[in-house]
Amino acid sequence: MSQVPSAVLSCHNLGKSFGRDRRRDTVLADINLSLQQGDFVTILGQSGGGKSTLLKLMGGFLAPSSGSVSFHGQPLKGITPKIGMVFQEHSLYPWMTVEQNIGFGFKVRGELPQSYRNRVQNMIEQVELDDARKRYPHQLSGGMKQRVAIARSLVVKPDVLLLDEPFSALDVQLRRQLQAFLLAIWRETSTPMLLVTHNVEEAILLGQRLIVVGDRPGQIIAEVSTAAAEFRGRYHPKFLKLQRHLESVLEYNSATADLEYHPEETASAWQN
Ligand SMILES: Nc1ncnc2c1ncn2[C@@H]1O[C@H](COP(=O)(O)OP(=O)(O)OP(=O)(O)O)[C@@H](O)[C@H]1O
Repeated sequence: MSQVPSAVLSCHNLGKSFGRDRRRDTVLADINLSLQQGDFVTILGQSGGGKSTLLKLMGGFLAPSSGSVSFHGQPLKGITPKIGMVFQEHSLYPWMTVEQNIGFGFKVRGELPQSYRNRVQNMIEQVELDDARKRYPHQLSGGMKQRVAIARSLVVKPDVLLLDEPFSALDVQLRRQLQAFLLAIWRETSTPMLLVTHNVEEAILLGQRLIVVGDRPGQIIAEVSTAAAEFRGRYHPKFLKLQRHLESVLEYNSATADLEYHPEETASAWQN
């Protein structure tokens, strides 16, 4: 699965330890995954299990202790604007307005404002922040800030977008609105997305493919397709069944924790 030629971003036997004791300090081990054009993959794991570390490795923010990360088939050597990243807590520049924050990626590349003004304006409209374009981050709600952060990453047309618990600081209502917003953007742009979350419902709802990373060391312990229409409705029986199954997988750190779960019963739904 890792060496898919058309993969935009992939990793092969990826591992990370933060100390000298390999056994005790290994956070991630032997992770293989690949992201292709149009993919939306969600990574589900316990808090502290290594999800952010995985995303930082995939984004070139951290160097692997073992294995490798490839971007368009070449070894990833560090951060690149072609890999967009949205963090858990909005990381906007407080002294910049909404439009300045969104245009920042062009500015650091040395582009003149007149060359990117329209692209920024279009993006502001897409994320429905037209009335707030001159406002500063402290004048925005949490949901608006996260929309600015997503817009800022997308406006430079990254080849892939990595999202680290982007909605976890928001209340349920806002979280649901932004989930729908992110899905709409993904459908419109086909930008491959890799989103990590500890929220089971979010992981099923958003992705086309769901990967569970187990605890210490973090390894892939389960993988399911969530592309079928049933998984877009949070009250569908198949959705609820998968949700319960994944909750036991997380709790017991084992793919076979839920003895009542029989994937073949839902196989037809998963093959879409
Ligand atoms: N730079 C670092 N140095 C040492 N240990 C680190 C470093 N970064 C992360 N860790 C450790 O790696 C483990 C995984 O951290 P990580 O932030 O990846 O988990 P997470 O699954 O994203 O957690 P959460 O859901 O709570 O954000 C933790 O035990 C953390 O203490």
